[in-house]
Amino acid sequence: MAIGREKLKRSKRWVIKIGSALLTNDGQGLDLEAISRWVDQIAALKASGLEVVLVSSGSVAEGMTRLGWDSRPHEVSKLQAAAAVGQMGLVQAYEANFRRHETHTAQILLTHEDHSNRKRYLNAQATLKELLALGVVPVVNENDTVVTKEIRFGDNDTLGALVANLVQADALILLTDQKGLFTADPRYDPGAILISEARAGDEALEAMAGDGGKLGRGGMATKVRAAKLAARSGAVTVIASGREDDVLLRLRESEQLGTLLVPEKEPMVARKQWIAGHLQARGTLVLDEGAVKALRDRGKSLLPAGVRSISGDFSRGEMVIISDEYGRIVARGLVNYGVEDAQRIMGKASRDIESVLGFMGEEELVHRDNLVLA
Ligand SMILES: Nc1ncnc2c1ncn2[C@@H]1O[C@H](COP(=O)(O)OP(=O)(O)O)[C@@H](O)[C@H]1O
Ligand SMILES: N[C@@H](CCC(=O)OP(=O)(O)O)C(=O)O
Repeated sequence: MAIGREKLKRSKRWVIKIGSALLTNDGQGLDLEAISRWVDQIAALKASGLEVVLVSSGSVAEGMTRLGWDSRPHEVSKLQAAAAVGQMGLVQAYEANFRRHETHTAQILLTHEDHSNRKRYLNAQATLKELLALGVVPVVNENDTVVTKEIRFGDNDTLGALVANLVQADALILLTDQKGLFTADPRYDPGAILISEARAGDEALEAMAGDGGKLGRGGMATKVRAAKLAARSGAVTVIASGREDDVLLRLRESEQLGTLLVPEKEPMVARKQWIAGHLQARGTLVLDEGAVKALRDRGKSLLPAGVRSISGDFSRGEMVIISDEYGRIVARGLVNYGVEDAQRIMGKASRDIESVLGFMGEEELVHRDNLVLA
């Protein structure tokens, strides 16, 4: 299975998640020196052509320090307040460090619901992809002001996996305070052995993975589950120690560090099933011959110009069937416009979208990344 590690060298897009256990000096605010080292590595990765989305915890820990609290509060509203205060310090630290590399950062606060709501999903996806295209490093955290469940469990691993699905990352890198997943929690079992490679979703892993420390609380259990979620869109997951020198650069060179969790299915197959499993199709777009060829033979997105007729009742973000003029299914995909807008721009050039609708959304009716050929 060395192929999995080899893929890290060739991959184009990573989601890197840095956990609470690692970001803080024993709960005393943020470890600014460590942040500066990770940022240097990410800048080097970017320079080598890799796109990176950063998912960073640490807002609660930093907020606690700023507010002068020594122990993690139990009341959810206090946790939320600490997260809101600490998030300022967190983004400040990343912004200042990336500025040394003349790289812009962007703050993105998401909730799990943003991933299950179709419209918000596409909105978040469009923003993240635009930021990546602009060379910006998005810094993502949970929007703790508007959720309670996630902050109680302190789990950004799931968020990392959902973001990996959202941007169709090749890899999800979970940096934590242990060298990887061990056969048992090494805090309690000194004889535990590091697992170098396994299959994401292997149930045996769940039995080995325990919960986390006093700050980061999801532990390995949420990391193992995150790997399974990331595998849905074909991403490999690596669990590794953020304290290891040049860990990110060495992973990029396919060095055998940490635990690699490989999807059971090939990325294309996994992605296909993942998109197809999203929802029931709500409508049909019938294409002209040129558009069918563009999709099938040239790997293009579907533009409004190539659509001849539309049926069904769908909203932005829902699944539609894409067929040729003889009713043969060509593809399935998540549509960028609701049925009324889609009907108005059908057959038109993308440059006319704004004058027809009064606003400019995406130029594609269905983006290639959200489309699977039949
Ligand atoms: N099988 C295991 N292998 C390694 N670490 C484990 C295992 N089971 C539980 N853990 C614990 O998980 C912790 C990391 O999770 P957590 O504290 O949530 O970190 P983070 O904030 O980085 O997400 C480790 O400090 C470790 O004690
Ligand atoms: N969103 C919060 C809690 C997230 C959290 O701690 O997650 P994790 O790093 O997975 O243990 C924070 O940034 O502190």
